[in-house]
Amino acid sequence: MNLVVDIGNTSVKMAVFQNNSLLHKLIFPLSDFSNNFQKIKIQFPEIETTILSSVVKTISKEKKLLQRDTYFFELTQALSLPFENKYATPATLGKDRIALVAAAVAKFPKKNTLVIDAGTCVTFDFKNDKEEYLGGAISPGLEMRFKALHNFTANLPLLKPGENLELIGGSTEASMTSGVVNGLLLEIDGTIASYATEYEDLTIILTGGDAQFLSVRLKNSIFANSNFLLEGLNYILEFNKTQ
Ligand SMILES: Nc1ncnc2c1ncn2[C@@H]1O[C@H](COP(=O)(O)OP(=O)(O)O)[C@@H](O)[C@H]1O
Ligand SMILES: CC(C)(COP(=O)(O)O)[C@@H](O)C(=O)NCCC(=O)O
Repeated sequence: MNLVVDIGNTSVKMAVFQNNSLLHKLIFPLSDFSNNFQKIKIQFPEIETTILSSVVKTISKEKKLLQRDTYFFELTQALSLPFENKYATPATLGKDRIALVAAAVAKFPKKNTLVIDAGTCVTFDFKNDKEEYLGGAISPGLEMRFKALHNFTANLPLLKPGENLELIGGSTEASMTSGVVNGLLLEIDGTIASYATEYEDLTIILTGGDAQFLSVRLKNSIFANSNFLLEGLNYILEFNKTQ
């Protein structure tokens, strides 16, 4: 059994895989890491191997826990990857983005694939039909956009995305929601359209904490898979175990 751990800027995702099937998944803040790790170990004593992907800086405590109790892999450039990385600055490429591209290779081999991860940030990652990773884009996430409007102005409240979405916002709240939510939807639809003009037969996948909220509101009908990154991590783990 494998334990895969994705530490993002908002939350930790932890999942147990057996024979490439996801058996169990937890999402929690980094401060609850130790509790959740102990719980999952008790529930799944068969866990032998762990892989960790992190995009946050201070995780030495969490790493020690995983290293102490399991055969431990950390996603770094030293691991073998199932694609050719053409990013000009591979050393600074987010580990989460590496896992997303690995998932794209596993699920859509030899297909031009655009992965959109709507988490703390919205990332776009593209791999072509030759399994080359070319890069993509990094943009503020949904919550970050609302926080930015509040934090960098004197008068704007802190909002969360709600059900009501107008094009012509008729109040402060509706105007902010229109700007943030419609703005992000248009950005995603527009980015997809730009990739689609350059790459025929484009496969698109949407994942991350805001994937469900966005997918039902997008013009493009995109398959949303909230486990895509975890599946990519498990694929990298299996790929490296057998090397
Ligand atoms: N219950 C929730 N708690 C925190 N964030 C949430 C929740 N529901 C939706 N979100 C959204 O999900 C985003 C975080 O997504 P996630 O994929 O966990 O990010 P990351 O991988 O960067 O940690 C937040 O920025 C927020 O917009
Ligand atoms: C862009 C990110 C902050 C996204 O993090 P997330 O929203 O998933 O928490 C992360 O992938 C990162 O720190 N990247 C480093 C820069 C790069 O990928 O080029």
